[in-house]
Amino acid sequence: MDLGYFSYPVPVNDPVNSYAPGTAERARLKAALKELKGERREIPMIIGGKEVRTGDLRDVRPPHEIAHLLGQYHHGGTQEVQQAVDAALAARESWAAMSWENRAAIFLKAADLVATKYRPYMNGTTMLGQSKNAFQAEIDAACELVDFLRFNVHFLSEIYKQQPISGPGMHNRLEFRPLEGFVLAVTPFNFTAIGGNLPTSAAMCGNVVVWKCAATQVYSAQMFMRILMEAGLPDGVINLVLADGRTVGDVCFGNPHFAGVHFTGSTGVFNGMWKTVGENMGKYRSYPRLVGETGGKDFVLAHRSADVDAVVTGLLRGAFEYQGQKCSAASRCYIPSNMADEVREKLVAGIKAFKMGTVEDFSNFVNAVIDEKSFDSLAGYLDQAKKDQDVKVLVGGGYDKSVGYFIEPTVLEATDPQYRTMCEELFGPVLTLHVYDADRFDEILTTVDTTSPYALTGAVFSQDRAAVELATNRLRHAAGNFYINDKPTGAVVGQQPFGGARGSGTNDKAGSMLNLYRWLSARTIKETFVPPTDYRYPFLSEA
Ligand SMILES: NC(=O)c1ccc[n+]([C@@H]2O[C@H](COP(=O)([O-])OP(=O)(O)OC[C@H]3O[C@@H](n4cnc5c(N)ncnc54)[C@H](O)[C@@H]3O)[C@@H](O)[C@H]2O)c1
Ligand SMILES: N[C@@H](CCC=O)C(=O)O
Repeated sequence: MDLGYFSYPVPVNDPVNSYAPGTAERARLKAALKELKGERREIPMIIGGKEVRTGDLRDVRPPHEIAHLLGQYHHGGTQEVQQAVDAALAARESWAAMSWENRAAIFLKAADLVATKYRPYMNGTTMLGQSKNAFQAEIDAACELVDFLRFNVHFLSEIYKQQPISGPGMHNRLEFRPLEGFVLAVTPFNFTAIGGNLPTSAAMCGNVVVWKCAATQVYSAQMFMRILMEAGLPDGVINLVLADGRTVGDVCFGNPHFAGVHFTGSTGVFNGMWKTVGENMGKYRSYPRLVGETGGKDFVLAHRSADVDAVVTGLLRGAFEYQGQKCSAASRCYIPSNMADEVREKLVAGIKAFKMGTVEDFSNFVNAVIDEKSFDSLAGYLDQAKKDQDVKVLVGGGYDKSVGYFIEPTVLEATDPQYRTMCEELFGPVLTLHVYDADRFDEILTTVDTTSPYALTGAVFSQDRAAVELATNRLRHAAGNFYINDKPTGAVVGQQPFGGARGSGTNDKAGSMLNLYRWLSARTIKETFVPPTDYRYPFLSEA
């Protein structure tokens, strides 16, 4: 029953805590890390609001300290995924019927729980499970997650207000219905906030969801799932399954009630999903919504007029924060010949000053990469680079997995701008630099635009306005998030809606209204107050 039009003010971004020595937040976070390390958490799936255990236990270990066991999760199979689909469909009607005010209150409460009571635990599980330092965890598992929840409530309220005009004698309206079926959310390891956003943005719109998180993000995902339940999310609205991607795909994409997938991860996996759904067309009740934010090969392009210190800082942070495991991370850079020596020297000095190690030592800027598969792949690229003629290791190049999956922050210099590490997504702390003739800016713009199949993020550094304008125009389709004199990472919800096109995804801009439209199916209703009772046009009666 609606007894008023309720409004939601524009939220402000959740403030970032500093965790500086002596602060209360630092003490709380350290205590949470100690508590989490002292327990062995048993992690069930959550299906239909119930804890589901299979006894098929998989270890959860910090990537930077693989000898330590944080806990074990129950791995599911076809039966549990099917159970999750059934639980979602059973919850569908009552969830879609709940008023917006009450749906919104659940997500706003979850945001407050993350921002306050559970902040150290969302950060702590992210730090330990995904090897993120305190600052990187804070901007992800606390601030960005809170922002997604609060801003999406605001955006959806704005969408609900968008109504058509009505001519005389009628009332026209738009209902923003949820999709007819269930949504599958498949989430990546690298951002706890993305893990939280993909299922909740669809659920907020009145949809029911099967959520499959990455095996390497289970530890923080279960923490958020518990928070959603404490916030009052009804049973079955979001069902967390801990199963292989293929098993989840086979069950969900084969179901006639499959209504859409909200995916973030690699381009190859999303392409596979699209193909499977295509092959299944005819099976589904509606055309499924396919939303996928995928890989990147993000660039930094310096113009001859750029401020060298700004370029170097943009590279140090943009390429190496969270070990380069951001889809937005700078991984190829184009440096003009007039400043190449100075950039090399400052970049190498900056990297040599990084400290690498565990997340519990807050002075470490760099931690471990996510798992052995990623470690081995990165080590392979580094070994190859050491052998190749037209590439030089400027700094780093080492690796060691005896204690954790540590890859040294590395800068390669390639004379060939098409060298493989200038084109392929590596997803680790490896930056490749190419020096171009400072007088040939126009040519390098073409190279930047055509080198990789991706178009996610990119940055241009220049103090010359004409060069900024030229780059902005020529690189229009090379990046969905384009930065001028800033690093290409760190988009903030409500400020820089995030996503890219080409091989980087469907560009449905997470953290914006555009994304929410994908989880809604509008119904137009026209009501005529005094319907006509004679079919004849007035001129017919003249005859
Ligand atoms: N564009 C963006 O907004 C964005 C954001 C974060 C990460 N990413 C991308 O994600 C990748 C890194 O994350 P990742 O390693 O977790 O990606 P991934 O593609 O390996 O895994 C993503 C999710 O898909 C699941 N999955 C894997 N194979 C599957 C299959 N055959 N069927 C169904 N599901 C399957 C995984 O278990 C995981 O939950 C990088 O390519 C990065 O660029 C993109
Ligand atoms: N939104 C994040 C990237 C998410 C992908 O990994 C950023 O802008 O750095």
